[in-house]
Amino acid sequence: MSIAVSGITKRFGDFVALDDVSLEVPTGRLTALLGPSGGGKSTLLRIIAGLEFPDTGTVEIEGVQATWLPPQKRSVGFVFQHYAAFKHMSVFKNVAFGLEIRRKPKAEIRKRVTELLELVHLEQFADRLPSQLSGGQRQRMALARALAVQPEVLLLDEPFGALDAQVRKELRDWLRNLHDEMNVTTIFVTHDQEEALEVSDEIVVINGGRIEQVGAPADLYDKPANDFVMKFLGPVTTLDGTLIRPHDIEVLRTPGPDTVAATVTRLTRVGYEVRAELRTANGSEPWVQLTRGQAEELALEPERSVWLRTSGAPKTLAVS
Ligand SMILES: Nc1ncnc2c1ncn2[C@@H]1O[C@H](COP(=O)(O)OP(=O)(O)OP(=O)(O)O)[C@@H](O)[C@H]1O
Repeated sequence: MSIAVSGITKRFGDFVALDDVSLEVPTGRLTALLGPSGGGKSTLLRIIAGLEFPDTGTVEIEGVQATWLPPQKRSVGFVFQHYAAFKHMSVFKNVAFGLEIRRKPKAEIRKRVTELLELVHLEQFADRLPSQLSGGQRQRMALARALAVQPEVLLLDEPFGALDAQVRKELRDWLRNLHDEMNVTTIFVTHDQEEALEVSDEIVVINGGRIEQVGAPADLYDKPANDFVMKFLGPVTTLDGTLIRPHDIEVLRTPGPDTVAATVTRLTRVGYEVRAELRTANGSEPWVQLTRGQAEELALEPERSVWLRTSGAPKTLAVS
């Protein structure tokens, strides 16, 4: 077990940012802390990093009681969204910084920094200043710097948050590959469910200072523990009081066992997908996600009568 967080509570004044949170992160995993803004993700990460201390509870890192240790004694590396590079230092010097303050021999520093710059694909930019890099390159430099001191745990707080969608996507794939190569236990904070589903081995859903669910991406998507997790991880709609994913409703031209009669009210094409809005006899107004081919085969058009059936899919009873 790499990180064991146990019974952590953190208050800011009267506000409870974390409420009795316990979590175990196995060695070598890539774990996402996922949840809405203000839910407590960063606070938990900062407590693991040693940048913040809990009111109650403990943090163990690789079997060492770390709750009250300062960050530099925890064998953690971290990268934040707005990474503060040393502006006057070259990329090489920025990455070498942690090794230099640890007074490592010059030859060792040169070797390690060269390896790291290759790893993050910045070898040709070693002599540039951070201001001469793109945002994505700067975040890769930040990761190289965090990895330089060979941390046992890497903590990333929305590391790609400030970048545009295309670069984010590239860095996500890159982080996944890097992790597979290095196997450093990594925890990253994100509020982007697609990012968490795509990159991580395990997702911890955090909301209102509490953990809602922990599991592999597919488990969370297919077997959400509650409405909150289901809504947060993907699109949902309501069919006769049941919360369901819109791609898990089948549309049929004829009635059959367990079908519900409905009328098409509106069709919207979004790229390759067609969204059909419907109204059932009970007044329920679900929407269904179809491919263009399916919509054409069914000859869907407004006012058409169809029948709906839920395919063996995740659903929870809607609260409202
Ligand atoms: N130093 C602080 N003083 C007072 N309140 C704080 C402090 N740090 C965090 N909070 C509050 O604690 C709550 C949790 O904040 P936190 O940053 O952990 O959330 P988050 O899930 O990471 O959100 P985001 O995605 O917006 O960063 C928020 O309501 C925040 O305002």
